[in-house]
Amino acid sequence: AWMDADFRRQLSARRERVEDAFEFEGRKVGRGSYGQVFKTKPRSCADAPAGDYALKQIEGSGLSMSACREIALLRELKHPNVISLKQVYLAHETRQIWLLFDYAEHDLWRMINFHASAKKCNSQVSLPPNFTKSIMHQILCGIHYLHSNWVLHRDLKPANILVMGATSPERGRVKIADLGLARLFHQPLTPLTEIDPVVVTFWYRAPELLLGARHYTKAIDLWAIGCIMAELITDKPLFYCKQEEDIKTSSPYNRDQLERIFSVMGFPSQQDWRDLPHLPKYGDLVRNFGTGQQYARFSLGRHMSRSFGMSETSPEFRLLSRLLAMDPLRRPSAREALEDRYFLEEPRPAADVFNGFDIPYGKRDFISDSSDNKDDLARQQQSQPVHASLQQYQQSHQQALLLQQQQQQLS
Ligand SMILES: Cc1ccc(-n2nc(C(C)(C)C)cc2NC(=O)NCCCNC(=O)OC(C)(C)C)cc1
Repeated sequence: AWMDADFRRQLSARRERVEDAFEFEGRKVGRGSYGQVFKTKPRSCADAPAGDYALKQIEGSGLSMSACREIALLRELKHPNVISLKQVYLAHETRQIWLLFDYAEHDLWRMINFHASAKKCNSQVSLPPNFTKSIMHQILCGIHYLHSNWVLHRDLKPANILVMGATSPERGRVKIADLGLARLFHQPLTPLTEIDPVVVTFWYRAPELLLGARHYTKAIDLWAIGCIMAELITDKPLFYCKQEEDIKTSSPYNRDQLERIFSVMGFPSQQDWRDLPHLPKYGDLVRNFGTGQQYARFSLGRHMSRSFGMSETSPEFRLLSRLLAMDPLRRPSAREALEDRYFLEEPRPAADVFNGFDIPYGKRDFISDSSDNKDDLARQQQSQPVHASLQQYQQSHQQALLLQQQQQQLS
Protein backbone atom coordinates (compact mmCIF):
# COMPACT_ATOMS: atom_id res chain seq x y z
CA ALA A 1 0.00 0.00 0.00
CA TRP A 2 1.20 3.54 -0.67
CA MET A 3 2.91 4.77 2.55
CA ASP A 4 3.20 8.45 3.39
CA ALA A 5 7.01 8.44 3.14
CA ASP A 6 7.25 11.94 4.57
CA PHE A 7 5.13 10.98 7.61
CA ARG A 8 7.27 7.90 8.23
CA ARG A 9 10.45 9.96 7.94
CA GLN A 10 9.14 12.42 10.51
CA LEU A 11 8.11 9.61 12.88
CA SER A 12 11.44 7.81 12.70
CA ALA A 13 13.32 11.11 13.18
CA ARG A 14 11.29 11.91 16.30
CA ARG A 15 11.16 8.38 17.78
CA GLU A 16 13.24 8.12 20.97
CA ARG A 17 15.72 5.26 20.68
CA VAL A 18 16.18 3.19 23.82
CA GLU A 19 19.98 3.19 23.42
CA ASP A 20 19.95 7.01 23.25
CA ALA A 21 17.84 7.34 26.39
CA PHE A 22 19.38 4.64 28.61
CA GLU A 23 22.82 3.33 29.52
CA PHE A 24 22.64 -0.48 29.71
CA GLU A 25 25.96 -1.87 28.33
CA GLY A 26 27.20 -4.68 30.60
CA ARG A 27 24.40 -4.18 33.08
CA LYS A 28 22.40 -7.35 32.45
CA VAL A 29 20.75 -8.64 35.65
CA GLY A 30 18.32 -11.21 34.26
CA ARG A 31 18.08 -13.60 31.32
CA GLY A 32 15.54 -16.27 30.45
CA SER A 33 13.25 -17.57 27.73
CA TYR A 34 11.26 -14.32 28.04
CA GLY A 35 14.23 -12.19 27.02
CA GLN A 36 16.77 -10.31 29.08
CA VAL A 37 16.67 -7.54 31.67
CA PHE A 38 19.15 -4.72 32.31
CA LYS A 39 19.57 -2.42 35.31
CA THR A 40 19.74 1.02 33.68
CA LYS A 41 19.92 4.72 34.48
CA PRO A 42 18.49 7.37 32.13
CA ARG A 43 21.13 9.36 30.24
CA SER A 44 21.15 13.05 31.20
CA CYS A 45 19.36 13.97 27.94
CA ALA A 46 16.48 11.57 28.58
CA ASP A 47 13.25 12.93 30.05
CA ALA A 48 12.85 10.03 32.49
CA PRO A 49 13.14 10.97 36.19
CA ALA A 50 16.51 10.05 37.76
CA GLY A 51 16.87 6.64 39.42
CA ASP A 52 17.26 3.01 38.45
CA TYR A 53 15.06 1.26 35.92
CA ALA A 54 14.65 -2.33 34.74
CA LEU A 55 14.83 -2.48 30.95
CA LYS A 56 13.41 -5.73 29.54
CA GLN A 57 14.41 -6.63 25.97
CA ILE A 58 11.68 -9.04 24.85
CA GLU A 59 12.90 -12.26 23.20
CA GLY A 60 12.39 -12.47 19.47
CA SER A 61 11.23 -9.69 17.16
CA GLY A 62 7.91 -8.18 16.26
CA LEU A 63 4.84 -8.10 18.43
CA SER A 64 4.72 -11.68 19.72
CA MET A 65 1.62 -12.89 21.54
CA SER A 66 3.38 -12.77 24.91
CA ALA A 67 4.79 -9.27 24.28
CA CYS A 68 1.32 -8.12 23.31
CA ARG A 69 -0.22 -9.68 26.42
CA GLU A 70 2.42 -8.21 28.76
CA ILE A 71 2.00 -4.69 27.31
CA ALA A 72 -1.82 -4.83 27.10
CA LEU A 73 -2.08 -6.16 30.65
CA LEU A 74 0.47 -3.94 32.39
CA ARG A 75 -0.56 -0.66 30.80
CA GLU A 76 -4.05 -1.12 32.33
CA LEU A 77 -2.79 -1.90 35.84
CA LYS A 78 -1.71 0.66 38.44
CA HIS A 79 -1.23 -0.31 42.10
CA PRO A 80 1.62 0.39 44.57
CA ASN A 81 2.19 -3.35 45.09
CA VAL A 82 2.22 -4.33 41.40
CA ILE A 83 5.24 -3.71 39.15
CA SER A 84 4.54 -0.73 36.91
CA LEU A 85 5.31 -0.45 33.21
CA LYS A 86 6.81 3.02 32.60
CA GLN A 87 7.45 3.02 28.86
CA VAL A 88 7.41 0.85 25.73
CA TYR A 89 10.10 1.27 23.06
CA LEU A 90 9.66 -0.21 19.59
CA ALA A 91 12.98 -0.33 17.74
CA HIS A 92 11.78 -0.23 14.15
CA GLU A 93 15.09 -1.17 12.57
CA THR A 94 15.40 -4.44 14.50
CA ARG A 95 11.66 -4.83 15.30
CA GLN A 96 12.73 -5.30 18.91
CA ILE A 97 10.49 -4.48 21.85
CA TRP A 98 11.85 -2.95 25.05
CA LEU A 99 9.77 -2.48 28.22
CA LEU A 100 10.82 -0.04 30.95
CA PHE A 101 9.91 -0.83 34.59
CA ASP A 102 10.77 0.48 38.02
CA TYR A 103 13.88 -1.32 39.30
CA ALA A 104 13.62 -3.54 42.39
CA GLU A 105 16.97 -4.38 43.99
CA HIS A 106 15.60 -7.30 46.04
CA ASP A 107 13.20 -10.23 45.80
CA LEU A 108 11.98 -12.82 48.32
CA TRP A 109 13.95 -15.66 46.70
CA ARG A 110 17.29 -13.97 47.32
CA MET A 111 16.18 -12.55 50.70
CA ILE A 112 15.05 -15.95 52.03
CA ASN A 113 18.26 -17.62 50.73
CA PHE A 114 20.24 -14.95 52.58
CA HIS A 115 18.47 -15.68 55.89
CA ALA A 116 18.72 -19.44 55.38
CA SER A 117 22.50 -19.15 54.83
CA ALA A 118 22.90 -16.76 57.76
CA LYS A 119 21.23 -19.33 60.00
CA LYS A 120 23.61 -22.03 58.76
CA CYS A 121 26.58 -19.78 59.61
CA ASN A 122 24.92 -19.16 62.99
CA SER A 123 25.08 -15.45 62.44
CA GLN A 124 21.84 -13.72 63.23
CA VAL A 125 20.51 -10.93 61.03
CA SER A 126 18.23 -8.47 62.80
CA LEU A 127 14.84 -7.88 61.18
CA PRO A 128 11.81 -5.91 62.39
CA PRO A 129 9.24 -8.00 64.32
CA ASN A 130 6.57 -7.17 61.73
CA PHE A 131 8.75 -8.18 58.74
CA THR A 132 6.66 -11.21 57.64
CA LYS A 133 3.39 -9.43 58.44
CA SER A 134 4.34 -6.35 56.35
CA ILE A 135 5.36 -8.48 53.36
CA MET A 136 2.22 -10.62 53.60
CA HIS A 137 0.01 -7.55 53.87
CA GLN A 138 1.47 -5.98 50.72
CA ILE A 139 1.34 -9.25 48.72
CA LEU A 140 -2.34 -9.61 49.63
CA CYS A 141 -3.04 -5.95 48.74
CA GLY A 142 -1.43 -6.44 45.32
CA ILE A 143 -3.21 -9.73 44.67
CA HIS A 144 -6.52 -8.26 45.87
CA TYR A 145 -6.09 -5.52 43.26
CA LEU A 146 -5.24 -8.04 40.50
CA HIS A 147 -8.10 -10.39 41.44
CA SER A 148 -10.60 -7.52 41.56
CA ASN A 149 -9.49 -6.74 37.99
CA TRP A 150 -9.96 -10.41 37.15
CA VAL A 151 -6.24 -10.88 36.64
CA LEU A 152 -4.88 -14.19 38.02
CA HIS A 153 -1.15 -14.42 38.62
CA ARG A 154 -0.84 -18.22 38.13
CA ASP A 155 2.84 -18.42 39.13
CA LEU A 156 3.26 -16.77 42.53
CA LYS A 157 6.55 -17.76 44.16
CA PRO A 158 9.29 -15.89 46.12
CA ALA A 159 11.25 -14.96 42.95
CA ASN A 160 8.19 -13.07 41.65
CA ILE A 161 7.80 -10.99 44.83
CA LEU A 162 10.13 -8.00 44.35
CA VAL A 163 11.08 -5.51 47.09
CA MET A 164 12.32 -1.96 46.38
CA GLY A 165 15.84 -1.17 47.63
CA ALA A 166 17.32 1.57 49.82
CA THR A 167 17.96 4.01 46.95
CA SER A 168 14.32 3.92 45.80
CA PRO A 169 11.77 6.48 47.01
CA GLU A 170 9.58 3.41 47.63
CA ARG A 171 12.14 1.82 49.98
CA GLY A 172 10.95 -1.56 51.29
CA ARG A 173 7.77 -1.73 49.20
CA VAL A 174 6.62 -5.07 47.73
CA LYS A 175 6.02 -5.21 43.96
CA ILE A 176 4.36 -8.31 42.52
CA ALA A 177 5.91 -9.25 39.17
CA ASP A 178 6.06 -12.18 36.76
CA LEU A 179 9.68 -12.67 35.72
CA GLY A 180 9.28 -16.25 34.76
CA LEU A 181 8.66 -18.18 31.63
CA ALA A 182 6.80 -16.16 29.04
CA ARG A 183 4.01 -18.69 29.05
CA LEU A 184 2.58 -19.31 25.61
CA PHE A 185 -0.43 -21.11 27.01
CA HIS A 186 -2.30 -20.47 30.20
CA GLN A 187 -3.88 -23.86 30.62
CA PRO A 188 -2.33 -25.55 33.66
CA LEU A 189 -1.87 -28.77 31.69
CA THR A 190 0.79 -27.38 29.34
CA PRO A 191 4.24 -28.80 30.16
CA LEU A 192 6.05 -25.56 31.00
CA THR A 193 9.37 -27.38 30.94
CA GLU A 194 9.14 -27.63 27.16
CA ILE A 195 9.19 -23.85 26.89
CA ASP A 196 12.15 -23.29 29.13
CA PRO A 197 15.08 -25.47 30.17
CA VAL A 198 15.11 -23.95 33.64
CA VAL A 199 13.35 -26.51 35.81
CA VAL A 200 9.92 -25.36 36.96
CA THR A 201 9.23 -25.88 40.66
CA PHE A 202 5.90 -27.35 41.74
CA TRP A 203 6.43 -26.30 45.38
CA TYR A 204 3.81 -23.53 45.18
CA ARG A 205 1.22 -25.39 43.07
CA ALA A 206 -2.15 -25.97 44.72
CA PRO A 207 -3.22 -29.62 45.22
CA GLU A 208 -6.18 -29.27 42.84
CA LEU A 209 -3.74 -28.34 40.03
CA LEU A 210 -1.63 -31.43 40.79
CA LEU A 211 -4.84 -33.47 40.59
CA GLY A 212 -5.73 -32.19 37.14
CA ALA A 213 -7.92 -29.13 37.72
CA ARG A 214 -8.43 -27.63 34.28
CA HIS A 215 -8.52 -23.92 35.14
CA TYR A 216 -6.53 -21.53 37.29
CA THR A 217 -8.57 -19.80 39.98
CA LYS A 218 -8.06 -17.02 42.55
CA ALA A 219 -7.88 -19.74 45.24
CA ILE A 220 -4.81 -21.17 43.45
CA ASP A 221 -3.01 -17.83 43.94
CA LEU A 222 -4.02 -17.80 47.66
CA TRP A 223 -2.52 -21.30 48.16
CA ALA A 224 0.80 -20.03 46.75
CA ILE A 225 0.66 -17.04 49.13
CA GLY A 226 0.23 -19.50 52.01
CA CYS A 227 3.34 -21.36 50.85
CA ILE A 228 5.25 -18.06 50.71
CA MET A 229 4.09 -17.10 54.23
CA ALA A 230 5.36 -20.41 55.65
CA GLU A 231 8.69 -19.93 53.83
CA LEU A 232 9.06 -16.40 55.23
CA ILE A 233 8.56 -17.84 58.74
CA THR A 234 10.87 -20.89 58.48
CA ASP A 235 13.28 -19.82 55.66
CA LYS A 236 12.51 -23.19 54.00
CA PRO A 237 10.12 -24.02 51.14
CA LEU A 238 7.18 -25.66 52.96
CA PHE A 239 6.52 -28.22 50.22
CA TYR A 240 10.11 -28.67 49.11
CA CYS A 241 10.39 -31.63 46.75
CA LYS A 242 13.50 -32.68 44.85
CA GLN A 243 13.10 -32.08 41.13
CA GLU A 244 14.07 -34.62 38.53
CA GLU A 245 16.34 -32.77 36.14
CA ASP A 246 14.13 -33.07 33.10
CA ILE A 247 10.47 -33.41 33.98
CA LYS A 248 9.08 -34.13 30.56
CA THR A 249 5.82 -35.57 31.83
CA SER A 250 2.88 -33.94 30.16
CA SER A 251 0.62 -34.92 33.05
CA PRO A 252 -0.05 -32.35 35.79
CA TYR A 253 -0.02 -35.21 38.29
CA ASN A 254 3.19 -35.13 40.30
CA ARG A 255 3.25 -37.96 42.81
CA ASP A 256 6.33 -36.78 44.74
CA GLN A 257 4.94 -33.27 45.13
CA LEU A 258 1.60 -34.63 46.38
CA GLU A 259 3.46 -36.96 48.76
CA ARG A 260 5.31 -33.98 50.22
CA ILE A 261 2.06 -32.02 50.69
CA PHE A 262 0.38 -34.96 52.47
CA SER A 263 3.40 -35.53 54.73
CA VAL A 264 3.04 -31.94 55.97
CA MET A 265 -0.74 -31.43 55.84
CA GLY A 266 -2.07 -34.95 56.37
CA PHE A 267 -4.33 -36.68 53.85
CA PRO A 268 -7.60 -34.87 52.92
CA SER A 269 -10.69 -36.69 54.22
CA GLN A 270 -14.09 -36.61 52.56
CA GLN A 271 -15.11 -34.01 55.17
CA ASP A 272 -12.02 -31.88 54.47
CA TRP A 273 -12.56 -31.78 50.67
CA ARG A 274 -15.93 -32.87 49.38
CA ASP A 275 -15.17 -32.36 45.67
CA LEU A 276 -11.87 -34.29 45.72
CA PRO A 277 -13.34 -37.44 44.09
CA HIS A 278 -14.51 -35.33 41.11
CA LEU A 279 -10.99 -34.26 40.15
CA PRO A 280 -9.60 -35.84 36.94
CA LYS A 281 -6.63 -37.50 38.63
CA TYR A 282 -8.54 -38.86 41.65
CA GLY A 283 -8.08 -42.40 40.29
CA ASP A 284 -4.26 -41.97 40.25
CA LEU A 285 -4.46 -40.58 43.78
CA VAL A 286 -6.31 -43.63 45.11
CA ARG A 287 -3.97 -45.97 43.21
CA ASN A 288 -0.87 -44.29 44.64
CA PHE A 289 -2.05 -43.40 48.15
CA GLY A 290 -5.06 -45.60 48.93
CA THR A 291 -7.05 -44.14 51.82
CA GLY A 292 -4.03 -42.08 52.99
CA GLN A 293 -3.99 -43.81 56.40
CA GLN A 294 -0.16 -43.50 56.43
CA TYR A 295 -0.59 -39.70 56.75
CA ALA A 296 -3.20 -39.85 59.53
CA ARG A 297 -1.01 -38.28 62.23
CA PHE A 298 0.39 -35.48 60.06
CA SER A 299 -1.01 -31.93 60.16
CA LEU A 300 0.17 -28.39 59.46
CA GLY A 301 -0.06 -27.59 63.16
CA ARG A 302 2.14 -30.54 64.04
CA HIS A 303 4.65 -29.58 61.28
CA MET A 304 4.86 -25.89 62.24
CA SER A 305 5.04 -26.53 65.99
CA ARG A 306 7.70 -29.27 65.66
CA SER A 307 9.82 -27.57 62.97
CA PHE A 308 9.39 -24.03 64.24
CA GLY A 309 7.78 -24.00 67.69
CA MET A 310 4.79 -22.14 66.30
CA SER A 311 1.64 -22.20 68.46
CA GLU A 312 -1.49 -23.50 66.75
CA THR A 313 -3.52 -20.83 68.53
CA SER A 314 -1.45 -17.86 67.28
CA PRO A 315 -3.16 -15.53 64.73
CA GLU A 316 -0.15 -16.10 62.44
CA PHE A 317 -0.78 -19.86 62.37
CA ARG A 318 -4.53 -19.44 61.99
CA LEU A 319 -4.14 -17.29 58.86
CA LEU A 320 -1.56 -19.73 57.48
CA SER A 321 -3.90 -22.70 57.93
CA ARG A 322 -6.78 -20.79 56.30
CA LEU A 323 -4.61 -20.02 53.23
CA LEU A 324 -3.43 -23.65 53.06
CA ALA A 325 -6.90 -25.23 53.13
CA MET A 326 -6.73 -28.33 50.89
CA ASP A 327 -10.23 -27.62 49.57
CA PRO A 328 -9.97 -24.49 47.35
CA LEU A 329 -13.53 -23.50 48.32
CA ARG A 330 -12.40 -23.13 51.94
CA ARG A 331 -9.51 -20.76 51.23
CA PRO A 332 -10.17 -17.08 51.99
CA SER A 333 -10.33 -14.48 49.23
CA ALA A 334 -7.53 -11.88 49.29
CA ARG A 335 -9.93 -9.41 50.93
CA GLU A 336 -10.98 -11.93 53.62
CA ALA A 337 -7.30 -12.67 54.30
CA LEU A 338 -6.60 -8.92 54.68
CA GLU A 339 -9.41 -8.70 57.25
CA ASP A 340 -7.85 -11.51 59.34
CA ARG A 341 -7.08 -10.64 62.99
CA TYR A 342 -3.37 -11.25 62.26
CA PHE A 343 -3.17 -7.86 60.47
CA LEU A 344 -5.22 -6.00 63.10
CA GLU A 345 -3.12 -6.86 66.13
CA GLU A 346 0.25 -5.31 67.15
CA PRO A 347 2.75 -4.97 65.60
CA ARG A 348 0.85 -3.56 62.63
CA PRO A 349 2.16 -4.09 59.05
CA ALA A 350 4.53 -1.32 57.87
CA ALA A 351 4.75 0.41 54.46
CA ASP A 352 8.54 -0.19 54.45
CA VAL A 353 8.89 -3.92 55.15
CA PHE A 354 12.40 -3.22 56.55
CA ASN A 355 10.84 -0.67 58.91
CA GLY A 356 13.89 1.58 58.67
CA PHE A 357 16.31 -1.26 59.57
CA ASP A 358 19.53 -1.54 57.52
CA ILE A 359 18.99 -3.69 54.45
CA PRO A 360 21.47 -6.61 54.74
CA TYR A 361 21.13 -8.06 51.22
CA GLY A 362 23.67 -7.54 48.46
CA LYS A 363 22.75 -5.87 45.17
CA ARG A 364 21.90 -7.94 42.10
CA ASP A 365 24.94 -9.23 40.21
CA PHE A 366 25.54 -8.34 36.60
CA ILE A 367 25.46 -11.35 34.28
CA SER A 368 28.33 -11.50 31.78
CA ASP A 369 27.54 -12.84 28.31
CA SER A 370 30.66 -15.01 28.05
CA SER A 371 29.19 -17.98 29.88
CA ASP A 372 26.60 -19.64 27.75
CA ASN A 373 27.12 -23.15 28.99
CA LYS A 374 24.81 -24.33 31.72
CA ASP A 375 26.99 -24.74 34.81
CA ASP A 376 28.53 -21.28 34.39
CA LEU A 377 25.04 -19.92 33.86
CA ALA A 378 23.77 -21.74 36.93
CA ARG A 379 26.66 -20.41 39.01
CA GLN A 380 26.09 -16.95 37.53
CA GLN A 381 22.43 -17.06 38.43
CA GLN A 382 23.24 -17.91 42.02
CA SER A 383 23.19 -14.51 43.63
CA GLN A 384 26.41 -13.05 45.02
CA PRO A 385 27.80 -15.71 47.39
CA VAL A 386 25.75 -15.00 50.46
CA HIS A 387 28.62 -15.09 52.90
CA ALA A 388 30.19 -12.18 50.95
CA SER A 389 27.19 -9.94 51.48
CA LEU A 390 26.86 -11.35 55.01
CA GLN A 391 30.43 -10.27 55.78
CA GLN A 392 29.71 -6.82 54.36
CA TYR A 393 26.63 -6.67 56.59
CA GLN A 394 28.51 -7.77 59.72
CA GLN A 395 31.40 -5.39 59.06
CA SER A 396 29.06 -2.45 58.63
CA HIS A 397 27.10 -3.60 61.70
CA GLN A 398 30.34 -4.27 63.66
CA GLN A 399 31.35 -0.62 63.33
CA ALA A 400 27.87 0.49 64.36
CA LEU A 401 27.90 -1.83 67.40
CA LEU A 402 31.45 -0.70 68.42
CA LEU A 403 30.41 2.96 68.11
CA GLN A 404 27.35 2.27 70.25
CA GLN A 405 29.45 0.56 72.96
CA GLN A 406 31.99 3.41 73.00
CA GLN A 407 29.18 5.92 73.36
CA GLN A 408 27.70 3.90 76.22
CA GLN A 409 31.10 3.76 77.98
CA LEU A 410 31.47 7.53 77.52
CA SER A 411 28.00 8.35 78.81
C1 LIG B 1 4.05 -12.67 28.82
C2 LIG B 1 3.92 -11.95 30.11
C3 LIG B 1 4.99 -11.91 31.00
C4 LIG B 1 4.85 -11.24 32.22
C5 LIG B 1 3.64 -10.62 32.53
N1 LIG B 1 3.48 -9.95 33.77
N2 LIG B 1 2.36 -10.12 34.51
C6 LIG B 1 2.51 -9.37 35.62
C7 LIG B 1 1.47 -9.27 36.72
C8 LIG B 1 0.54 -10.47 36.66
C9 LIG B 1 2.13 -9.21 38.08
C10 LIG B 1 0.65 -8.00 36.50
C11 LIG B 1 3.76 -8.73 35.59
C12 LIG B 1 4.35 -9.11 34.39
N3 LIG B 1 5.58 -8.73 33.85
C13 LIG B 1 6.65 -8.41 34.64
O1 LIG B 1 6.63 -8.47 35.85
N4 LIG B 1 7.78 -8.03 33.98
C14 LIG B 1 8.93 -7.58 34.76
C15 LIG B 1 10.10 -7.40 33.85
C16 LIG B 1 11.09 -6.56 34.60
N5 LIG B 1 12.06 -7.46 35.18
C17 LIG B 1 12.71 -7.15 36.33
O2 LIG B 1 12.47 -6.18 37.00
O3 LIG B 1 13.70 -8.08 36.62
C18 LIG B 1 14.56 -7.94 37.74
C19 LIG B 1 15.53 -9.11 37.61
C20 LIG B 1 15.31 -6.62 37.67
C21 LIG B 1 13.77 -8.04 39.03
C22 LIG B 1 2.56 -10.67 31.65
C23 LIG B 1 2.71 -11.34 30.45
